[in-house]
Amino acid sequence: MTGEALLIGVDLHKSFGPTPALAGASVSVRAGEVVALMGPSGSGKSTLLHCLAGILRPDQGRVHYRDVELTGLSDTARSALRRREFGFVFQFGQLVPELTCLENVALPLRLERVPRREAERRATEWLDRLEVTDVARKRPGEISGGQGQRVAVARALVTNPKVVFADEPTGALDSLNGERVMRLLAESAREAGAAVLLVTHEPRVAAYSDREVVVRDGRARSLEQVA
Ligand SMILES: Nc1ncnc2c1ncn2[C@@H]1O[C@H](COP(=O)(O)OP(=O)(O)OP(=O)(O)O)[C@@H](O)[C@H]1O
Repeated sequence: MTGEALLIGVDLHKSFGPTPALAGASVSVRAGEVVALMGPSGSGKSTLLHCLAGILRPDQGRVHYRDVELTGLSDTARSALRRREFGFVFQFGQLVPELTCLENVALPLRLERVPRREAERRATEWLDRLEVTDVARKRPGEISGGQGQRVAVARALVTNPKVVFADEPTGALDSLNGERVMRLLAESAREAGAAVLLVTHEPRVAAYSDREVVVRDGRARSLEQVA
């Protein structure tokens, strides 16, 4: 094992009413590594990702990001840390339909008050990197699902995050486009030094990760621990 543990979740529990989604899940992510959360439907993968990203607060257990205990922060402080340090890609891109693809990618920088010209310059670089330069002036409704996910990956990486959280980023794509998006996500994140925590059902997508963690009945264990 090399590299510093950047993000650590310890003994996480989370229930939705009577339904236990997490029942003592622990997982850690080192700087720069790509980790795939795998496991059956309903096993708690998305809930685990959302707790580690500080979107959901676990009922029990702690999440540490570097020297900060995420679970101890106020909602406002957690949101600020998320904007500064994390990037997100979801199954259906979740691009803003009224904005062009270029404006969508520039948006996280504009929210951090980066001047428009500089934000659009950086956004253009990321669209180039993700091989979707040609959609810059189009709106999300005018492009394909695969192009949309590549734009979403560009938007997640444009702020130079330390961790990218990706929940089924290829789930709505055919296998060829899915693999292409995953390859670009893994390569771009590695070049940028960002870690990726990804939820996927597909072994071909998980194959781009450095490590797989199996989630079952709300508990997680790393394959390297059981190998
Ligand atoms: N917001 C919610 N409200 C109520 N129950 C929820 C909520 N989110 C998740 N659950 C329940 O928690 C359990 C774990 O769900 P979760 O989405 O984390 O699993 P998953 O492994 O990501 O599933 P899938 O692979 O099908 O997306 C399931 O029983 C689910 O129905």
